[in-house]
Amino acid sequence: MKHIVHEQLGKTIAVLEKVRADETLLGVVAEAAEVTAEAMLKGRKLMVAGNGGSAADSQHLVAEFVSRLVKDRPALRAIALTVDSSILTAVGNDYGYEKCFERQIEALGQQGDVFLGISTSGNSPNVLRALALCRTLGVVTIGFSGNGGGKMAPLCDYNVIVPCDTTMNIQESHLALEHIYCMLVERCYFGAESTLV
Ligand SMILES: O=C(CO)[C@@H](O)[C@H](O)[C@H](O)[C@H](O)COP(=O)(O)O
Ligand SMILES: [Zn+2]
Repeated sequence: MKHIVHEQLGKTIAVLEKVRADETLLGVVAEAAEVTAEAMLKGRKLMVAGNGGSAADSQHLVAEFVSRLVKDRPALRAIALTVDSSILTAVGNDYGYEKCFERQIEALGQQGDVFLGISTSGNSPNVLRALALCRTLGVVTIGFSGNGGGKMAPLCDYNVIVPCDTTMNIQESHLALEHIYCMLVERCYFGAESTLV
């Protein structure tokens, strides 16, 4: 069994190395952070959603914005669309699960906001529908995906596609990139000084 642990960690590291070598991807993460900080500086907000492990990512990332990541600073305006079980069950039950994020964007989304959709396949219908609605509302769209980007690729203004087709490894890279994205937004918003140790 121990050799499997070693082998799997090797896969995690190999995917992260591929991500680090992908200059286009690195540039997109930096641009996505800049546009998010600009939106927040104008009083707009970040909305985040995904399914399963990516729902956990959505909540994790939003917690960094609302609490803090590396800077001791005021709260930043962000919300995860994965946390309200009453909304998720009502919309899922009455309209269909594929509308559970779209409906919340209909309620909350304003022109100039940012939506970050996370899907390792790039094909989850509820994420696709949310991205499509954002396009009509003038909400900036960021996608974190894998598997070549899937169907969400054409719906994303900023497209972070992890070069991998294994869900768990894509998720591991997503988490690393989500932390860096949040760190960069903090830097753009508040400046590079006063970083926590
Ligand atoms: O965490 C994992 C697998 O590592 C699962 O919960 C996974 O997130 C779920 O199967 C999701 O439904 C997958 O959706 P997506 O990433 O393709 O949009
Ligand atoms: Zn998982």
